[in-house]
Amino acid sequence: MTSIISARGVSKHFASQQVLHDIDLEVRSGEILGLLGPSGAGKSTLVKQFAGLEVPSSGQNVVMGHKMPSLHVMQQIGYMAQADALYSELTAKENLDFFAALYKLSKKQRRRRIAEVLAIVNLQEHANKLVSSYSGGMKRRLSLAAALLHEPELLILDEPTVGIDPVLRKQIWQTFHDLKQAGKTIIVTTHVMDEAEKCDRLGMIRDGKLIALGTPNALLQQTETASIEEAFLAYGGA
Ligand SMILES: Nc1ncnc2c1ncn2[C@@H]1O[C@H](COP(=O)(O)OP(=O)(O)OP(=O)(O)O)[C@@H](O)[C@H]1O
Repeated sequence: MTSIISARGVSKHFASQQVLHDIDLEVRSGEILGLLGPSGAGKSTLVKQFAGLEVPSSGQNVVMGHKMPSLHVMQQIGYMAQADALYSELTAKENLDFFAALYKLSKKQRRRRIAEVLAIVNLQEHANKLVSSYSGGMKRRLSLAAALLHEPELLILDEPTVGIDPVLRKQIWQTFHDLKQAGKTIIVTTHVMDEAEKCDRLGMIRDGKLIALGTPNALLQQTETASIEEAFLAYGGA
């Protein structure tokens, strides 16, 4: 399988703090890769680099054959940040219209895609409400919808299901699997163990280091543990 992302010797310092240590990682085209690790482990810093929003202090990230940051590649990525970047004084539909314009979708495409992504995240009935009236989970779903608008090949989702109830979380994971079936590649950061199990492969990150990488099953077998949580601990992810 071909790689869509190659991180090669990626390190990152913020002032004297080193938050990423020599990360080597290949993300395979068409997979759902989970990045699991505790708060502050460096997950967001790494995926921001993949999305072209941060640069490494040393090493490099090659995405779709281009060294990041590349504007051309960034247009083919759907990135959902950890903090929702939405306009609360606008409605959901107006927000999506704004992002669709940024992605330069034609008027016709815009109308079609906005309806489609609203359906995917199950917000059709709330499309004309102000985002200021939205719950945290609704805002997450709208952010996901915005990341899907331009039908990107690669989705980079930073804790996409935070604040979302289990029923809807299940639906959203179904959406991820549907997108995968359609050939998309998805990177998801999480610290929820049961989500980690739903990924094709899992990278475990602690203190800026990739301490393990493999299918959830392989990680369980290697550590002779019965849960991802125990496996994480066995790899030294205290
Ligand atoms: N722009 C920045 N300037 C300084 N320090 C930063 C910056 N961005 C991140 N950090 C630090 O880098 C470390 C890793 O942060 P990061 O957000 O990547 O972790 P994370 O694994 O995504 O955690 P969380 O799940 O809480 O977001 C933290 O100690 C954080 O304070």
